Amino acid sequence: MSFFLRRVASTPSAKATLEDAIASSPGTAADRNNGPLAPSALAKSNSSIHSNMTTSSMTTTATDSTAGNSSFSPSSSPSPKLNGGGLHLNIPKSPNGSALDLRRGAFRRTYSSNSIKKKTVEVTPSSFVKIRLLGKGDVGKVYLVRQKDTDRLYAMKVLSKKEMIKRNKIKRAFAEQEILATSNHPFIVTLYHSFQSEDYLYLCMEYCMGGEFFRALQTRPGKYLQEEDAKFYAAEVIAALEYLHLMGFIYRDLKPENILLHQTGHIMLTDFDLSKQSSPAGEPTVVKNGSPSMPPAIDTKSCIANLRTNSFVGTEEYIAPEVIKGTGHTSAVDWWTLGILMYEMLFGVTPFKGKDRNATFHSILHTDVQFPDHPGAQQVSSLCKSVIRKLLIKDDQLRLGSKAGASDVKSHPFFKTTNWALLRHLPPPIIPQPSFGADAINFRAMQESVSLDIEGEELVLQHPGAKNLFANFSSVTLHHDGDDE
Ligand SMILES: Nc1ncnc2c1ncn2[C@@H]1O[C@H](COP(=O)(O)OP(=O)(O)OP(=O)(O)O)[C@@H](O)[C@H]1O
Repeated sequence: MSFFLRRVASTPSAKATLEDAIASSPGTAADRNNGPLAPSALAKSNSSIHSNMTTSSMTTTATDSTAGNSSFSPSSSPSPKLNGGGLHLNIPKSPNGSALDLRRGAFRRTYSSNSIKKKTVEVTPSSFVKIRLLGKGDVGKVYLVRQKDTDRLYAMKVLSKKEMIKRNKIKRAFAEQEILATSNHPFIVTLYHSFQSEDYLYLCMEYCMGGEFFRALQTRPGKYLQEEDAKFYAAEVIAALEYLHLMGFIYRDLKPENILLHQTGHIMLTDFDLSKQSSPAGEPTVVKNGSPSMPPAIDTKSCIANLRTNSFVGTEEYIAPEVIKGTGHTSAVDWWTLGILMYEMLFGVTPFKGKDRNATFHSILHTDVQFPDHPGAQQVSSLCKSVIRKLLIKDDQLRLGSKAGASDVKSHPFFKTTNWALLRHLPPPIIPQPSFGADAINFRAMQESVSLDIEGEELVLQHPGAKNLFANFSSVTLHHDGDDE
């Protein structure tokens, strides 16, 4: 049994799960997490996760078992360029070298369902050189790496099999691989290779040079965004959620820490290990809009209509009421978390945060959202308050998005001015300055620099047949149309 509620720390380096919170004494958890889990919540947390472990027949085990000790070596002078899929060394410069040129290069890819080609994996750990640590999760680490033969930069997530076994997180890794390998969307991080060695699983992803949106938010004056800027990011998140729902996935872990900034400034959702797949995904249907001037929209709710799950997952301040109650939850949890995210983007705090976890949960269940009115607090429009209130309706059957999914949310008057079709071509409010890896912004300060030291001990396979647990992990290389242009 394990607990699936994760906590998020406001301090740079701390990011862990509630398992850690429970194991450690109250008070060690940072800002968003105080005190022990409510007994009712603990009871709920015992419900298990049932991620689908859909796998590919193309399974290969990489031969390098040292997981980076020798395969990844330090590189002191990356000189990147942008081109197609990975962040490439030697930037093709335009006459004025403008950011717009970088944006164009980054969106040459084709985002259609048949534009991904899955092949037997073409790389091993020794194909990459490690540049630096980008982030840490509880079962692995994410490194900035350079592929030796192409000089392209990638973000490499390295997951320890031993930790996954210990923390019962194998299904989550499979779920994440499955979602990343199937997704092809401009606002969802791209997977290029997945493979394994004796001790580790590797996910080689597009490197998001802008780092965490959470960090970018922290650097804004007052730690919040203007309404129009928040609307921009909300719209991109809605587009990504719409796509995930269409594919039959509920994301379940939306929060600023899981939104990365692409070098163009557009968002990229990452970290899909809490996502849940409907099996099989339902067929999307068409909803007619009230206004004859509006084109018909897709009902994404129908794609996941049959998916109701009881797992107690999420992040404390973002968790939806129905998850706390354990009455089963649907894709409506993603619309709840969008409401919390919009509030946090606008006011720099989440709406239901209490003095400890029980108080937060109590507030999530029973308190109506309040908007700050103290002097100096950002004032937002009534349409903005309206959309947040509707996303934060406690009853998931009445919540905005519960009828036809994303199209309900997109047709709220707050988004009337949003040009949905052109989102990825609009200039984002924050454009990361090209820093090309070595000094990338918005990443937590990492002490560790060069050695890929995934806490050294050898994998202890106490679990009978433990080696076979990972046999079905898909080792593939994914080619996307337009990547190599
Ligand atoms: N594609 C990427 N580009 C740049 N940085 C990334 C990328 N993917 C992850 N990171 C960095 O690594 C951190 C950890 O990544 P992620 O949350 O996916 O790991 P995890 O092991 O799943 O963590 P968790 O325990 O939260 O599930 C991120 O917060 C981010 O800072």
